Amino acid sequence: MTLLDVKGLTKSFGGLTAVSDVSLHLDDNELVALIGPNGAGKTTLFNLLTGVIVPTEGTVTLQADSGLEVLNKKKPYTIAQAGLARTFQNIRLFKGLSVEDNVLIAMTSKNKEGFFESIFRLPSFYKKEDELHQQVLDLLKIFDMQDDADKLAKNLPYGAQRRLEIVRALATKPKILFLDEPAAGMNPEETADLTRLIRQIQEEFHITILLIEHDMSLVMNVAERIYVLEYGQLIAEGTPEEVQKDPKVIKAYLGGEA
Ligand SMILES: Nc1ncnc2c1ncn2[C@@H]1O[C@H](COP(=O)(O)OP(=O)(O)OP(=O)(O)O)[C@@H](O)[C@H]1O
Repeated sequence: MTLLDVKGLTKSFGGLTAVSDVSLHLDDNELVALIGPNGAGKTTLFNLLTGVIVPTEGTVTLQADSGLEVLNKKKPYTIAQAGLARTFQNIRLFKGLSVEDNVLIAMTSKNKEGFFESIFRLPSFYKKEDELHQQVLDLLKIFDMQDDADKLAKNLPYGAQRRLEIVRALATKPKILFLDEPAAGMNPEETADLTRLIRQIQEEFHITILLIEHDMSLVMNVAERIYVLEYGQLIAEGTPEEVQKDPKVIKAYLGGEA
């Protein structure tokens, strides 16, 4: 079933069309990669899908529990509420907070209720606090980070900080997880760990993942389907095997003849 349907998405910055008439779909529980040379428009497309920027044209429709929900022109907060979570190219943790608090903030970001309970410190507040604490620890445990719960985010090694970003995005219980270059800056060992982690997320959470990544071994290892962008336009779509053989893709990456 199609979960996210994107039609004719376009974004112009002045004279530059960074994303041009892109149509794509993400199905239930699939792992899709978005690749393309530097400046192809991948991050702009992510920013459009998650409401960070507003499209010049086009529609983004989510199959929500309540029916079809049009997401373009909605605010990032509303889009996150609808079930789209993301990580960024550059780590954006609350570096001065503990690992547990980073996850807790994400977990509670969807709940507006509990305001009075927390202000007046009602017994139900403490009960909820205990439950949330346990939920955070359970989530950290899945990613082998339970022993890091009290550490400050900034004191984690680089690979673990990236992992925490993913855990934090998962804490919002998304339907779709967007990962923007999760392996950027990682050493080969950290990248191998990340590859395992991405597979594990799919198995445990049964969600859809869209991944931007330059590390081709990671992409070819985990993606079921790949979209290729060049100069803002989709030039290919298919399985890793199909895309690797596609003359347009080879030309885009190597600059050779199509
Ligand atoms: N806010 C902006 N204003 C003007 N131009 C922009 C803006 N954001 C992106 N661009 C331009 O849009 C094009 C696509 O950029 P984008 O960052 O989406 O590419 P990318 O595929 O993610 O690149 P990379 O792989 O290097 O991260 C680039 O030419 C970029 O300079």
